[in-house]
Amino acid sequence: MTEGTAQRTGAPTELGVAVLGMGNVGAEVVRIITENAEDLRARIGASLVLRGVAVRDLERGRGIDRALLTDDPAALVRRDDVDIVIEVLGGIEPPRELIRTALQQGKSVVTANKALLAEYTGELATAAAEANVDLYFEAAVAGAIPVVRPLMQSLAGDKVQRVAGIVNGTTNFILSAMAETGADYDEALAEAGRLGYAEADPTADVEGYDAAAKAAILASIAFHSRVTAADVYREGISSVTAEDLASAAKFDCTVKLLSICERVVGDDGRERISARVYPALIPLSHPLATVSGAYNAVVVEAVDAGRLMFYGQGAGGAPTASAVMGDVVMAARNKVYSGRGPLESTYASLPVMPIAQVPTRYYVAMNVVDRPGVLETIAGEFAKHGVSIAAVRQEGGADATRLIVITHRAPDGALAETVSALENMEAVTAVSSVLRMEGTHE
Ligand SMILES: NC(=O)C1=CN([C@@H]2O[C@H](COP(=O)(O)OP(=O)(O)OC[C@H]3O[C@@H](n4cnc5c(N)ncnc54)[C@H](O)[C@@H]3O)[C@@H](O)[C@H]2O)C=CC1
Ligand SMILES: N[C@@H](CC=O)C(=O)O
Ligand code: NA
Repeated sequence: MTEGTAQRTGAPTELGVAVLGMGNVGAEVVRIITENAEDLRARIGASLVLRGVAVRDLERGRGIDRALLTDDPAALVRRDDVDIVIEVLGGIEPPRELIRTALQQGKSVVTANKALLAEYTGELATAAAEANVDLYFEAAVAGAIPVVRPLMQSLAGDKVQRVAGIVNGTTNFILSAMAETGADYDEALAEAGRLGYAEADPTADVEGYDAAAKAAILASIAFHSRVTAADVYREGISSVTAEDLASAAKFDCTVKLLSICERVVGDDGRERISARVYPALIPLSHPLATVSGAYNAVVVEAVDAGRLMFYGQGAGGAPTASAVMGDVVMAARNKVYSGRGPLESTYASLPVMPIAQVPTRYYVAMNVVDRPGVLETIAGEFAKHGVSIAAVRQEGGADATRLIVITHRAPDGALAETVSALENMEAVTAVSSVLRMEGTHE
């Protein structure tokens, strides 16, 4: 069957599209709608017609018909001839209000806004369900990489156990540059901004908020529960140093900002969700270790499917616009053929496990006084907290010694208490770095 030939009687021959925001992503969305118009029409069975583009500055030249530009996104969303709204503004308000209005008025919405979804998917999905329209957000997690749709649709008959990986392009770009070329942290961050990877406020990237928002979205979908950003334990990369990367290399490891969502069984035998984001050492032999630059990768483990890996460009205007446009085609086809995409699924309602109970491994770097017996005293502190040591490396200095300890797996709370105790020991002059270690089974 040729796409578009089975159109129902009375189906629209054109669909009005409003684009909210013409930044890194919005500009590429507009370009694709314009350049690929013929192919999109054939795939959808109706033409996509750009009704307007909401921008802040009407005077700035943007290479499109100026009559399409408006600085009133609310009026654009309400237009009767708009069927699909693409929100690529970023931030919570006004996108939340604009999307809710669009949905209530029977328009389908495609958004790349993870910060918004990690907080308000519930209310927006309800508005979409009530109006029988679509809310699609593939671009919100890992840019171009199809991961939302595989989890929501392809794996809908399986039981997902774990979704873990690198879902922030900016931090991966910075860490890769620091590890591979010894680049300076601030320079690498500025370059990520220039390349269109970083958020408008890059604190969201470097402090892990963006990755945590994505983890909340992934955990909600994978485990059929509602997980918000506040449920995700979060640490960013701003305290990762060149020294950490160098000593990780000595353990045949590198450092990556990981987002980990998994089912864990509590002491009471009940299943819970652990959702967490932190920089961690992973072995150089681990598949995620070779993911560099703004590339992302997500590893999904499901009971029957086994292990699946998704890899590709996680940030940048064109890659993200590709994911947006995939959703636009889905939403448009649904308008033409009277279909609709999957509804939000939260029936399992699994609770979230606090980080203190989650088993993790630590890498602790500290400066210790150079004196006989210090190593034993420090090892004793780990033992006191029930934490066993997997490896120790001692690096000498004139009057101080740098000691690096890698532990076996223990409840995160016990590891954190051990670090607090170390900080108060007379033999330890400073705990200079605490990272977790993942990708091993010890
Ligand atoms: N850049 C990337 O690699 C990715 C971005 N995203 C998400 O896509 C969205 C857009 O990101 P970017 O295009 O990178 O951001 P951007 O900052 O480059 O673009 C946003 C544009 O919206 C405009 N804008 C903001 N508020 C407005 C308002 N009230 N009225 C009119 N215009 C307004 C800004 O002036 C700006 O031009 C964000 O939610 C972001 O998190 C998602 C995946 C990847
Ligand atoms: N700032 C984000 C953009 C994509 O989601 C990132 O760096 O990954
Ligand atoms: Na994606």
